[in-house]
Amino acid sequence: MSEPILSIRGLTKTYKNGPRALDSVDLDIRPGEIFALLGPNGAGKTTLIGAVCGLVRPTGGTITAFGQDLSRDWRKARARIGLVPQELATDMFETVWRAIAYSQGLFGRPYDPARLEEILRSLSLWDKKDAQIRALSGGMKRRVLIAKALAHEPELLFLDEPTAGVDVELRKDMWQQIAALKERGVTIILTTHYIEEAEEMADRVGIIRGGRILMVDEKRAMMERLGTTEAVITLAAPLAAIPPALAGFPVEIGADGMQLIYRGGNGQGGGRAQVAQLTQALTRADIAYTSLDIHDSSLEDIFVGLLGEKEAA
Ligand SMILES: Nc1ncnc2c1ncn2[C@@H]1O[C@H](COP(=O)(O)OP(=O)(O)OP(=O)(O)O)[C@@H](O)[C@H]1O
Repeated sequence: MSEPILSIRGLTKTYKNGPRALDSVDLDIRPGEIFALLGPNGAGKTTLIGAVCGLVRPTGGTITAFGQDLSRDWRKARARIGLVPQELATDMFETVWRAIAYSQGLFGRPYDPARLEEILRSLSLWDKKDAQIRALSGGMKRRVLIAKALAHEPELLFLDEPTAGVDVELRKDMWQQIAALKERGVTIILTTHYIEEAEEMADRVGIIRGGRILMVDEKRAMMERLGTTEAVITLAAPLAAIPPALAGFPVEIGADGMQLIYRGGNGQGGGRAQVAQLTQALTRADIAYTSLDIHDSSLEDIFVGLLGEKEAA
């Protein structure tokens, strides 16, 4: 496997008079991936991003980006990192064009109007280039944030809640923009409250709570490993009890005997394969059915379940 583009070891942050926002976090980010960091409010997501981007001074631990220790050679590595923050911290009276031209120069890139034009067009902001930022809608302001982050051509891009509070259409649009960046080889780390966003976009998912990383895995593997499957089989004729042929399957009878409800694969995956075995067992036992509805739990179900479990622990 290639070297991680970002490697975090033992990262700790305790705010003055505040909580321990990060507690010995270890994390490796692979080049070219989209990594989604999921966690409830106050989990430490923004602090983690801030530590990498030089906005938060860590209490302990190391951050290596592009093979360079950030505490030693911060500026060189920082120039290759982009940040789309949650809030617009830019002069509201500035025009869109001037704001992104400023960002381009911030890390030593030469002024390149052709590149700026390309960025603005790709984000449908070209018409607004001379508008003052304060006059833009909330969604357009978010696009300006992305344009600013892209202006210095980062290889590693952080998006902190990129679609919080934007409408569904704009959210889909932003997902496309993010996918296009990945196509161009940009490595992306996004934090999100919308689990659907992680489900749609991420290659890997990390779950953070109370400043600790609870789990990091390939999204698909996580869904497979922790997911559950539910199947509702509608029968041609009612059953009074579970027939012996189905003993051993996690099924119960519903809808006055007209349905068999399967819930399985708990935490081990394989639910769908077991449903296939169940239907074969039905056929062998001459039990006719008219429909089969099968549903796998989403990343959201997994996330909520996992946090609930840790809460109880
Ligand atoms: N500047 C600060 N001074 C003191 N405490 C802080 C500061 N910034 C964050 N915190 C605290 O550190 C913890 C982690 O906050 P952080 O903003 O990193 O969480 P988050 O996961 O980004 O949350 P959200 O999803 O709400 O944005 C919280 O308890 C928060 O109150």
